[in-house]
Amino acid sequence: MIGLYTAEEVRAAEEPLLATGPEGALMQQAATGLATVCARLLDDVYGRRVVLLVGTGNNGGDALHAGAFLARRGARVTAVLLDPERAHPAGLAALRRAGGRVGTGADAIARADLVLDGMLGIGGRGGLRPEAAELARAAADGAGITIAVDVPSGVDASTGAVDGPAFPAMHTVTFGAVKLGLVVGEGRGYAGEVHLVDIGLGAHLPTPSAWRFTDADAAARLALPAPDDDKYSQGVVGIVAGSATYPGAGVLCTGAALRTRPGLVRYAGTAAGGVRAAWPEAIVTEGRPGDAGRVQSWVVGPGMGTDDDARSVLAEVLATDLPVIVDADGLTMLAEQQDLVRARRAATVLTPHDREFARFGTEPGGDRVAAARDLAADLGCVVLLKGDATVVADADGTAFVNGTGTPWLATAGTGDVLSGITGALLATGLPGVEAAAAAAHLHGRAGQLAAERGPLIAGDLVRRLPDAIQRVRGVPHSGLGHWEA
Ligand SMILES: NC(=O)C1=CN([C@@H]2O[C@H](COP(=O)(O)OP(=O)(O)OC[C@H]3O[C@@H](n4cnc5c(N)ncnc54)[C@H](O)[C@@H]3O)[C@@H](O)[C@H]2O)[C@@H](O)CC1
Ligand SMILES: [K+]
Repeated sequence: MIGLYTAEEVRAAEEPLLATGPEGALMQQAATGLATVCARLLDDVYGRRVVLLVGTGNNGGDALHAGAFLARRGARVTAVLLDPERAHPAGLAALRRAGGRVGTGADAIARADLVLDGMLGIGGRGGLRPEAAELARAAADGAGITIAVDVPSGVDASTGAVDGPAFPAMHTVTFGAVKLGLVVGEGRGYAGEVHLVDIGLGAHLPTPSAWRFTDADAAARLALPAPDDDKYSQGVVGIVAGSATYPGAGVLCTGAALRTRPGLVRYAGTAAGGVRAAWPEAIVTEGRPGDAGRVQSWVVGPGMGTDDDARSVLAEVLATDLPVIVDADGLTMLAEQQDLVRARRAATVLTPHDREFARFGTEPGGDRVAAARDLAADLGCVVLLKGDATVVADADGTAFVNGTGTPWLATAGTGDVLSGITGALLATGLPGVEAAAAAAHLHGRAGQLAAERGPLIAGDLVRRLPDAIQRVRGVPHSGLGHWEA
């Protein structure tokens, strides 16, 4: 798992190194790593125009030292100082010695091959002031590569919240540990590709605030069939989704559960005809959940409607002592009867998008990890808050931020697929928070595979799930695309 840290956690880890190491050593390490990434992205450094946006803190110091490095390699480096009296003295001296100069704003940015944002780092508080906002805008309008030092200025490094304008980075070179704000919420959109530079914080870092799954983490949670397994011992999922008028959600959800490979999938509900036609492998009843036969987990909600029948079916499922994942219409009803969750002892996973989340009382706001954590703690369940980077939080505060996916996933029915995957993983006996995090990871990978062939529809996710599972497990498969870890 990859640890994700707040600014405070990183600061605390830096302290012992700053106290014992030679003055400026940590910054030299950071700036060298930063300059190395810049040089790689520029390809040829000689003669290239580099503009440094320099604030008053150590973040500006990093930018100035990296600028000095690039100037020594022949780049034409101009530093734009937000407050000339307070720019990092050693960094500024190093830049001048290397032949860099101090200049002014927008014109230089328009001509730059690379703009380095050293305005605010983890010491930044609140939004960008007007002059800084103006420079960020000029960088966005320019043709040069934009690189943020440690964190894009204007982004809260700990939460990903953005208050007003922020620096639009194509790349962020971050030091010592991946900051939470680079991978979640609005911050993720400003950070671009994140590069981590090791500055030796390792042993000093605390347990991180949140985690990100790797492929190996997801694979470790996919139980493979053993020789002595039968269809019942591998997990049996029950699905309550879709309706006679709208069978689609039932079909997608059931298909996703089947393709995630539990031993058996049962369906109970009014979309029975459509589900039976699409998936002869499923065991289907028109009746109530209690008529479906034994299961080890339930998926309830997608497309089931919100009438009185639906309400009583939801209550019946939540009254069992089995793990349950609730989505869509199920969430709409649950928001009005939250005690149905609080009363449960078995795992409950709620998978709201922002509007569904808000029905439980508060908008997610800028700090999405905190929002998911708070609702999970309040209800005593797992909350999977969907988004560009989906957040999964447990009642005890354990949190995951998903790192897979593609904007193409923003299409009808993809949520039904996520529900089916989550239900299948719950049926194998995984703790709710791990089932949800692994499901989000797998769903994103299936989306990436499907998107390689162009615009995707939800059914493509179901079709590509077996490939995604094999790829996550590291099983070579010719003809599948390539993705970064
Ligand atoms: N501590 C260290 O030795 C190291 C620090 N590093 C760098 O240093 C950064 C942290 O440095 P700092 O603690 O100096 O903090 P910053 O460089 O983030 O900036 C703090 C300065 O900006 C001002 N400021 C805060 N919010 C502002 C706003 N909205 N508008 C205008 N000014 C604002 C503060 O008054 C302060 O002067 C890291 O992000 C990283 O880039 C790295 O070089 C690694 C080593
Ligand atoms: K910055």
